[in-house]
Amino acid sequence: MKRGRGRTSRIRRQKLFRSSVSRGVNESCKPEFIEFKKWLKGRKFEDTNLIPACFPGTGRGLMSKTSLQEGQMIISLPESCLLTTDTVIRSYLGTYIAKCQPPPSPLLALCTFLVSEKHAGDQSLWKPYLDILPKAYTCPVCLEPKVVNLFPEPLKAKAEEQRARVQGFFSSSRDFFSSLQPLFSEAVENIFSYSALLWAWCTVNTRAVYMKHGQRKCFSPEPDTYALAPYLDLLNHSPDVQVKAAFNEETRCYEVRTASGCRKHEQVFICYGPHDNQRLLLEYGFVSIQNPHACVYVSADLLVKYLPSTDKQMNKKISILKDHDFIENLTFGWDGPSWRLLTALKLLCLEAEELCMTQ
Ligand SMILES: C[S@@+](CC[C@H](N)C(=O)[O-])C[C@H]1O[C@@H](n2cnc3c(N)ncnc32)[C@H](O)[C@@H]1O
Repeated sequence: MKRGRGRTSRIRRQKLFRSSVSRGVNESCKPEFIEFKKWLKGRKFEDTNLIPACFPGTGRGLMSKTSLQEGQMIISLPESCLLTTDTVIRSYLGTYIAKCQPPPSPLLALCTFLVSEKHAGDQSLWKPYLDILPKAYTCPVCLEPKVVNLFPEPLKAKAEEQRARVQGFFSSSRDFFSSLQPLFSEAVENIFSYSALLWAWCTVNTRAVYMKHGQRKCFSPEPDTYALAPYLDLLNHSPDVQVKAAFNEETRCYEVRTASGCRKHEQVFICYGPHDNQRLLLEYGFVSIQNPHACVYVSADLLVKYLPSTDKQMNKKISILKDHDFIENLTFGWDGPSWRLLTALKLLCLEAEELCMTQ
């Protein structure tokens, strides 16, 4: 067929290209989604706007069935679908949490519930939701050390910090897990293994939405701000969209409204925050191409390497930066060096007399 050169052909070609890039493959007929939909319906949630689909580039997400207007509600998820610390307290774990000294954190309570329910298999009331959760994650804490070693230095340091944090979380939770032994016929060490807790930690950290709960005595004082929101947590991130998302106390639903419209059969995105790619990788295990918040992190070692080695005040300057929390998060963005990086550089470039005057 002769390739058209006119305006109409060009627009048609652009449309075809756009839809082949952004159009997803409908996944709603997969058995796990059929069960999940029934489960949501049983909890009073039925969606008319969106369907699960797999998209090139971003993987599984939600596709619009109709065009969505600016300001339109995209999801209104009833409280009965949310998994929060309230769910955990009301469950068989509640009495064990109340007895536990020192009290577990809200995050530990949620992770314990996820691991325990996963272990319960067919017996779990949450099975249809658990079945659609990822089996594995790509956050740096899940990557092999030889992969983490390939990261740029500042990211590598953060990834190692994250690994140490999760390992500390696991070892400090062992006594709590032991206290749960009466609930299980199998040894708790086998159920609440490091890999099981890591899976639950990544589930909460990559998928939970923000929902503030008041402080309760049965938990340690860390903020209780997580809610797992089944279905809503299938929405992928785009830095270019704006949404309003919050729990509505009147309707008792977690509601998401889009501030940007969306065409029929396109992927519906939400924005997880104005995050650069380092933060997206650390917190969610992916990076966003064409991210307007993308930046390059510059380590203090790199800065020092390119400053005069004869500067006798260098160690003093570095310790001033450390004391004032100016040694990390020094970045170059699309607009050039950040204010933090410029400030750190100004201090590092001061002459000896100027440095004295600043103190
Ligand atoms: C809240 S879940 C979104 C649904 C998820 N894609 C799924 O299949 O369950 C967040 C996770 O989705 C993936 N994700 C979200 N936005 C993405 C994007 N723009 N590109 C690639 N992966 C993305 C990341 O793995 C992230 O940890």
